[in-house]
Amino acid sequence: MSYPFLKGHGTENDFVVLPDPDGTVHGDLSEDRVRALCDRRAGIGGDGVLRAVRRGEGWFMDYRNADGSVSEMCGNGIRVFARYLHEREGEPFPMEVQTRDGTKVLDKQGDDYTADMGSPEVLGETEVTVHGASFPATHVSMGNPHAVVLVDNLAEAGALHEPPEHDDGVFPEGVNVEFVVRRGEHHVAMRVHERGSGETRSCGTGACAVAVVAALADDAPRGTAYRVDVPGGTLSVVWTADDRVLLTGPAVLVAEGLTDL
Ligand SMILES: N[C@@H](CCC[C@H](N)C(=O)O)C(=O)O
Repeated sequence: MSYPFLKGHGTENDFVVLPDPDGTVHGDLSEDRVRALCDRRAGIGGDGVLRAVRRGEGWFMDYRNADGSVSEMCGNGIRVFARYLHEREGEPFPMEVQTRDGTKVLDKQGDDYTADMGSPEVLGETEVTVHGASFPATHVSMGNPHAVVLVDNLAEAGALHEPPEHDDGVFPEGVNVEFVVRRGEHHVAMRVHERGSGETRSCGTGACAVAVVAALADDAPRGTAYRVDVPGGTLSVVWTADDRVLLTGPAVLVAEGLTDL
């Protein structure tokens, strides 16, 4: 049995989109099927899957990591999801998308898409360890868990083939880890090891967590725009006076077809 799919990315954080309006096609989306779809050699390839399910008057983004695990939110994925809904399902902007982290509002200006990611939670200091070296980190929740590590050089983290070690008491469900350097005023660059997907070219929720930590360290006024460079491009993050984090960046659809995976 073949099913429609699309392939897209946001700053090269890439996804398989599975249209499933009435929830019957992929209602049984198993971890094995997600892994098969995301496999870069035997499948379509992706850092995750975005299943599009109608819910009430709107749409639910059922996000899965490449290893089949579920996450609450995906900041790059939700922009790709919004573009898919606009171009293929006729949804107008601004639009609401339901996620496991509540309803998010998305808008479009030119080629850029902005997601209102809601309020960040800064939950204290912790530590992560890579290749035997420990780094102080700030625990930030953007609906999903992040550990933000400020470093002098992005190479300090070395190869990120394995998940950084973390405190299971702080992150019982695992954690996304961002390594960040300063590039200039309100300008940072990051690498990320994503829970469930490994090192990726970008992470939208990670960029938000990083901008929040940088803004706190800088004592920057709310509303300051941070440029966050990722290996796959550039994102912009604004933490507003009313405690919303606005994530802006591209969303690209590159292919569509049928799969029997
Ligand atoms: N790439 C995403 C985050 C995807 C979920 C993450 N790996 C997790 O498990 O929380 C983004 O752009 O935010």
